[in-house]
Amino acid sequence: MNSIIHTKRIAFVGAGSMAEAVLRGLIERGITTPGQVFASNRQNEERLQELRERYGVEASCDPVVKRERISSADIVVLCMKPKDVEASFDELKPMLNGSQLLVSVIAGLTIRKIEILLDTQMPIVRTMPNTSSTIGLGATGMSFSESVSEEQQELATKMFEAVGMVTAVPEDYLEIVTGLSGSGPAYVYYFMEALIQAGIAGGLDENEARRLTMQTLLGAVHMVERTGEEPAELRRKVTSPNGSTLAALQTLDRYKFPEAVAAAVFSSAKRAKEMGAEIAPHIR
Ligand SMILES: NC(=O)C1=CN([C@@H]2O[C@H](COP(=O)(O)OP(=O)(O)OC[C@H]3O[C@@H](n4cnc5c(N)ncnc54)[C@H](OP(=O)(O)O)[C@@H]3O)[C@@H](O)[C@H]2O)C=CC1
Ligand SMILES: O=C(O)[C@@H]1CCC=N1
Repeated sequence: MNSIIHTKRIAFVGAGSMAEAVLRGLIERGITTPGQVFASNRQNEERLQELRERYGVEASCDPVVKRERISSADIVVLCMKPKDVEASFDELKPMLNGSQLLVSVIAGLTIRKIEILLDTQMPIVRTMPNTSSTIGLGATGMSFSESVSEEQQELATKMFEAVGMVTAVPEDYLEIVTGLSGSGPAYVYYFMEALIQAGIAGGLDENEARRLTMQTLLGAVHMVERTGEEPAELRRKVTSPNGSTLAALQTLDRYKFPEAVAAAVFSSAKRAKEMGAEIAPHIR
């Protein structure tokens, strides 16, 4: 068990997919115990029951319990949607203090805005994780407010390394991280859906098409990892002169595949910035 984290009490504010991804990763990898974790939401008791049953954590939306658990937590993780930030922060403000570490996973919300909205100079770690944290294979970009100490940087890094890889970036780059790896799993699933559908359209049964698709992606990712070769070089090795792969790649180019992917990444980044700007728009 990791010595820096295992004594810390962690309170999640927001109990949706991202909170579950991180808390599940932390618990299943033995980085923290269920007893150290508290999860809360606005009102969805059924969802809290689900988290209690699945992970053995304490979970409540009772205002008195919330106040007690959040104000006594060492790490408070903000996991609500951007649209719910303002209402949630109003409730949260009196529960926070300078000895806690605040971690945000909220897309687009800047450290400066968090400081202004919560009227605090407490240490803040702004992150952009992804849902693969659920199985310990997340990719998280992270930036720190000026008041985050080296020890707290290490703590936050360890927390997210427990659920995957972490890269620290200047805050301005967190939007592009959102476009690449935050939203990225969705593009990969979309690509998988398209491959499966193409296989089915070509006559394969769904299960076969699904298994072939999964193994193809898994194999390709491991090839990049294990051979250390660039994706472009590995692509060339699949592509025989005048062969079937070349025909396929030319078709993808006709549909402007690389441009489409780049445009998707930048659209996500742009939208993340907009979502941040839409939160308390009077603050610039
Ligand atoms: N999903 C993803 O892949 C990623 C998401 N993110 C970020 O994570 C954040 C959460 O996203 P996600 O988990 O998908 O969202 P979900 O909709 O799954 O969960 C949002 C949670 O916030 C809770 N909530 C809403 N209002 C309040 C409030 N006032 N006080 C306490 N809790 C509240 C909701 O509770 P209730 O149900 O009771 O309303 C719900 O549990 C977003 O800001 C998103 O930008 C970042 C990286 C990746
Ligand atoms: O779609 C969203 O807004 C969030 C941020 C990154 C992934 N999901």
